Amino acid sequence: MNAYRLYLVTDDQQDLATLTEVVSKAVAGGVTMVQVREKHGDVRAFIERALAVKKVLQGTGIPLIINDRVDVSLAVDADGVHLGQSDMPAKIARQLIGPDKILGLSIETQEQLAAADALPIDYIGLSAIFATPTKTNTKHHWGIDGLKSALKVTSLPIVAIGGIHEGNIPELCSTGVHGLALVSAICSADDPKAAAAHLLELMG
Ligand SMILES: Cc1ncc(COP(=O)(O)OP(=O)(O)O)c(N)n1
Ligand SMILES: Cc1nc(C(=O)O)sc1CCOP(=O)(O)O
Ligand SMILES: [Mg+2]
Repeated sequence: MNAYRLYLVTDDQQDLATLTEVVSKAVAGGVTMVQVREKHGDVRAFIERALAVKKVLQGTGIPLIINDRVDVSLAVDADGVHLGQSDMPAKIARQLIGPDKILGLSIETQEQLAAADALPIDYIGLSAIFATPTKTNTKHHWGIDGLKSALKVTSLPIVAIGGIHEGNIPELCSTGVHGLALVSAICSADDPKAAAAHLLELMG
C-alpha cells in the first residue's frame, strides 16, 4: 500500500473534539497517512492532540506523522516526523528517531531538490504546488510543470501540498505524483468522510 496516497494534514485551528472527529471521519473515508500540524499551542497541547489522534489511528495501520517536532514525535512514539527547512537537520533527526521511522522533508527550491536524494529522508513534501490561504508564507509555487520536472530530478517519493482540491486532482495525478497532502479540502468539508472518499475516487 502507498501510504503517501491521500495524506491528511490536520488543521491547527480546530479544537480537540473537532480534530479527533475530523480524523476519525477522514480515516473512514480512506486517508492513508495523517500528520498532526500545530503552529500555535505549547508543547503540552501538541502532545495532547497528537496522543488523541494516535488513539483514533490505533489499529488502522495508518501512519501518524508529527509536524516540525522530533521531540513530540518521540514523546508520543509516532510513526514519523515531517521537517521543514528551518527545523532540525534531517541527519540529526534520523539519528534520533532511528532507521525505521518515516522522515519527510519540505522542499522549496531547486537547490534543495538537487540535494534531497543524499539526505536520510523517506519522502519529499513539495512546497508549495499552488498558493493556499491555509499557509501564506510559502516561498515558491511549483505548479504542475514544476512538479513534473521535480519528479524527474529525484528518486524519492513526492507528496504534493498546497492548494489541492477536487478541481486540480486529475491534473496532479496525471503527473504520476506519489501522494497528495491536504488540509482544507478534508478538514473544512461538511463531511470529511465523504470528502476523503470523493478525493480518492478522483485520484483513480
Ligand atoms: C507533507 C507536508 N509537506 C510540506 C509541509 C510543510 O512543512 P513546512 O515547510 O515545515 O511548513 P509548516 O507545515 O511547518 O508550516 C508539511 N507540513 N507537510
Ligand atoms: C501545511 C502546508 N504546507 C504547505 C507547503 O507548501 O509547504 S501548504 C500547507 C497547507 C495546505 O493546505 P490546503 O490543503 O488547505 O491548501
Ligand atoms: Mg514545518
